[in-house]
Amino acid sequence: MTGDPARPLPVPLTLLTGFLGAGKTTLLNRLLKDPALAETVVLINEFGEVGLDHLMVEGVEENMILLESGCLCCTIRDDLIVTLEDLLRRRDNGRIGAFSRVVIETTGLADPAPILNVLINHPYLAMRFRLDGVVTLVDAVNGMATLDAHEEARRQVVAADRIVLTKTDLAAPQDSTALRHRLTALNPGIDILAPDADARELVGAGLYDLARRPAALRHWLADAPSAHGHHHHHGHDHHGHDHDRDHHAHGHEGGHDVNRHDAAIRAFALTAEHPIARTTFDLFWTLLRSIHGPRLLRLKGLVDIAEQPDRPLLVHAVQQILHPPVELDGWPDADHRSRLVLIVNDVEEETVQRLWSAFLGQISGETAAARPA
Ligand SMILES: Nc1nc2c(ncn2[C@@H]2O[C@H](COP(=O)(O)OP(=O)(O)OP(=O)(O)O)[C@@H](O)[C@H]2O)c(=O)[nH]1
Repeated sequence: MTGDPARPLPVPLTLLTGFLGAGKTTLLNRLLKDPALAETVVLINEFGEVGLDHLMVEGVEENMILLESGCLCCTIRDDLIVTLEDLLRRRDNGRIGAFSRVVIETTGLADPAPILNVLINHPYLAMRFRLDGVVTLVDAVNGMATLDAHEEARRQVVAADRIVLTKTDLAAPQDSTALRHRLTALNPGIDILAPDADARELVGAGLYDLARRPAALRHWLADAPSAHGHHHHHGHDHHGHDHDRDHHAHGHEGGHDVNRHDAAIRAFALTAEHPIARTTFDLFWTLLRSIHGPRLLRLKGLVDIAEQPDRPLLVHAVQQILHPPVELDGWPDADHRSRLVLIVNDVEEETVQRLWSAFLGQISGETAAARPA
């Protein structure tokens, strides 16, 4: 920690994680408006080919970098290493302005262990970046069921040095209390904060101290792919477009069991070239949820509503929560087509695509409705 120009001070880095739809982007948007986070570079990792998250983070276009989507075990790890190295190179030779902090928003399906392994153990990156916090968001409505069903969600909680409990406004108080107990059992002594906590409490509160985290985390880190070597046993194409399915085909190689999600969880997008009447969209949305229920882990999208072409509808659903749709003041980018991203557990994409086409009037409704499951 000297002023030696040959040894620049490490850049503080925060990992923002939490299961699908827990409220990461919402929190990030608030934090980025805070002066404490001025000059922040945001790295966003999205699951699935058609991401929308980067459109929903406001006002930092020039300082936002998308990490390649796909399976976390290796794609993101390698991509993260390259991205962070490149970021430093560009800063060191003046191609981008100074930045004082990096925030990585992971996908909701991320196992934090391989990412932490890079940040803590990579010989070069661990010197140039200083991990100052792992902030995990847990949604008070879905949290308990999510922790029961998803190992990744439990790992996110165990890895945290701060937890933010979101959506307590939608949950029964006794459910939030039970969830708090569960979180504390998984990660004893953890600070559980509200989503409106001060930015400084959430980011930049010190140095992430692995020794103070549950012992399980250190075991996972020891098992996670190494921070510097490339591992060869998967052999799938990191630049292809079908990582999740690819990984499914390969099974659980490598002895780490954290890629389980790939077996049944997948992401796909629905798009439409033409505007949709509001009632048609509402019917589709309702029917989709009634057919597939809890197997729809996450739905989000921008919809071009015929009656209001300049005011796209932003829609969100997270497992059992249907968030109220929001009319935006304008489109976030030049693409004005309707785009919905779905992350589903054990739902056939084709069934959903057919239903969508039926609602768009592209095939007969009867054909689609006859084969709902
Ligand atoms: N009522 C309520 N809604 C919230 C809260 N936090 C987030 N939301 C809503 O939850 C939905 C999902 O929020 P996001 O911020 O997109 O969640 P995310 O974790 O970034 O989602 P993924 O990136 O898909 O995993 C949105 O409709 C938010 O408005 C909260 O504390 N209370």
